[in-house]
Amino acid sequence: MISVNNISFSYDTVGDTIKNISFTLNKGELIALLGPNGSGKSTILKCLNGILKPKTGEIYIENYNIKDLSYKEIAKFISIVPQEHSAVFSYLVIDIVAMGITPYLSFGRMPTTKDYKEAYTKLEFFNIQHLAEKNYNQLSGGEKQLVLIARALMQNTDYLIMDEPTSHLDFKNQHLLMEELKKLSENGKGVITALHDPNLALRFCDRIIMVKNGEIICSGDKTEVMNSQNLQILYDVPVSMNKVEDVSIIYIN
Ligand SMILES: Nc1ncnc2c1ncn2[C@@H]1O[C@H](COP(=O)(O)OP(=O)(O)OP(=O)(O)O)[C@@H](O)[C@H]1O
Repeated sequence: MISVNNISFSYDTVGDTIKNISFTLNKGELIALLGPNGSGKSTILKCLNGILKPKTGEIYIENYNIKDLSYKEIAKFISIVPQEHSAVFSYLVIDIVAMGITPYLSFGRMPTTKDYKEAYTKLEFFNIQHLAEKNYNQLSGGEKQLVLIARALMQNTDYLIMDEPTSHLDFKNQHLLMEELKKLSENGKGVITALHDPNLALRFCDRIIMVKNGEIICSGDKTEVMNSQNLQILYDVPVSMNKVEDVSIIYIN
């Protein structure tokens, strides 16, 4: 379990960017983090994988305080798909994906031929194997996103953190990715993902955390918290929820 206990963080001295954030992420569940632009979702996720250090509060991964773990140790528990990423050097796509196993390699060791085969199957899953030998920095936004997701799957950790992984993906790939995240959670992984589309959260996720102005305004099972009233408060717009052929659809009035 990852346990977030009352954390606050600030980028500067003027007020807290996130305040009193508490929740748990269990293996076997898929959580959606919903909230308006700038509400603090990425900041929460960056605290969760050790990139940012909370000003107050504690984060435990299993029974380890995150403060006591190195980046390499954290990477054995958690893989992350960031919102944006540019490789500083020009790596091939297949190398970027194979690098997913780096936390398991001893110093100076490189991924093996078997690892590269595995990396290739990850590309095949998203039907982007034709990109294997391309320079990562020359890919489209959506292609880059798929490559980073493939790398995270290659890392094969118990927990996955995704920051708006669907933002650059086409209609089909958004669905494919959400189905894969659901499958991963059903197979025992703990997944938390920031999302901008409440419909994807409603359809695929188990639990929802709503964040506004750096605070959790409500969280719980999707059947309890995904309603037009909460979404209206979250996004400051009139929201309706209706069933179309047995599927609930959320839309702005
Ligand atoms: N490196 C930084 N330095 C200073 N302020 C920052 C930094 N990164 C983010 N912020 C500010 O912190 C607040 C929360 O940003 P964050 O990226 O966590 O929001 P978000 O909910 O992920 O937004 P979005 O949905 O637009 O990606 C915003 O007001 C943002 O301007």
